[in-house]
Amino acid sequence: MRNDQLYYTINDASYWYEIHGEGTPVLMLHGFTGSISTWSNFVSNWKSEWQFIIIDLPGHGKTVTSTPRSMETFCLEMKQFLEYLNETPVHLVGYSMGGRTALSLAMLHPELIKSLVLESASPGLAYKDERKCRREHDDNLARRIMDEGMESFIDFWENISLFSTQKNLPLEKKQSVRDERLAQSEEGLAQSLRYMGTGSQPSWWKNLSQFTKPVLLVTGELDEKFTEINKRMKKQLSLAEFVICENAGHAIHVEKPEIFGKLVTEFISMNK
Ligand SMILES: C=C(O[C@H]1C=C[C@H](C(=O)CCC(=O)O)[C@@H](C(=O)O)[C@@H]1O)C(=O)O
Repeated sequence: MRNDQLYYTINDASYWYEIHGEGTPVLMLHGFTGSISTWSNFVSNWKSEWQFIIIDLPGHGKTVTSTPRSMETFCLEMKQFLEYLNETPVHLVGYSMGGRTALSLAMLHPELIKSLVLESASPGLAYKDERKCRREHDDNLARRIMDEGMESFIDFWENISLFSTQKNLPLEKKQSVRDERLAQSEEGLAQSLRYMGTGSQPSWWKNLSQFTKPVLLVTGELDEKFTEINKRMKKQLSLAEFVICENAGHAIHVEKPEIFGKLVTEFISMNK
């Protein structure tokens, strides 16, 4: 049973990653304010069947980059990382920002991907003016983080409407999500928003229909915004499976971990 915890250093970046389990490799990418810890329960439940490769994205966890990472640069470095591990092709699972990143990796380097699971993700923003507006929004948010500090930002962030369904979670689970967010750095989150944010990445809307690998789209029924985005994605990804989880919000892996685990493992098992 493999259990590595290491840095992968490339250019001026040191990516912290863990590998747990044996068998077919599954690369898992967390969301904004998250880290490797996002997947702890999922990995411990399923590592007997799969080899999970989990990594801290730029600006998060223990990963350190001397200069900011664009989505394209990060994806190129992930290509080199997976080739270094000699673990290609991989099943790729991404949540929210990690889903945008997983989709970018799949669009830019499809040869690396065996299958793709996108939890509450988007392909970016289709129009130039949308992206410009979102970059300004995310730059303001980044400035707020630097001006007000982590506790103030996380107080704000965990109360945005997108996460309203998490208020019904048991206190212990809410605290665990909050602690993971608070463990991030102001500089890291600000950099993530400014360089890998929704408005900074390329739009993949026009590329989706050319993607031929198996795709599972997952959203929460109570997350209307991302469910609508994924309904549009499904029209482009005609062969994709699209599951809308009942009575769940944005973070299905937090709110419905058993359902999420079953969905993902059954999907990647069918596409081994
Ligand atoms: C609030 C919006 O955008 C953010 C929502 C989700 C993304 C994310 O990764 C959140 C993960 C979490 O906090 O649990 C994040 C991103 O993709 O970078 C977005 O900034 C929105 O309404 O679009």
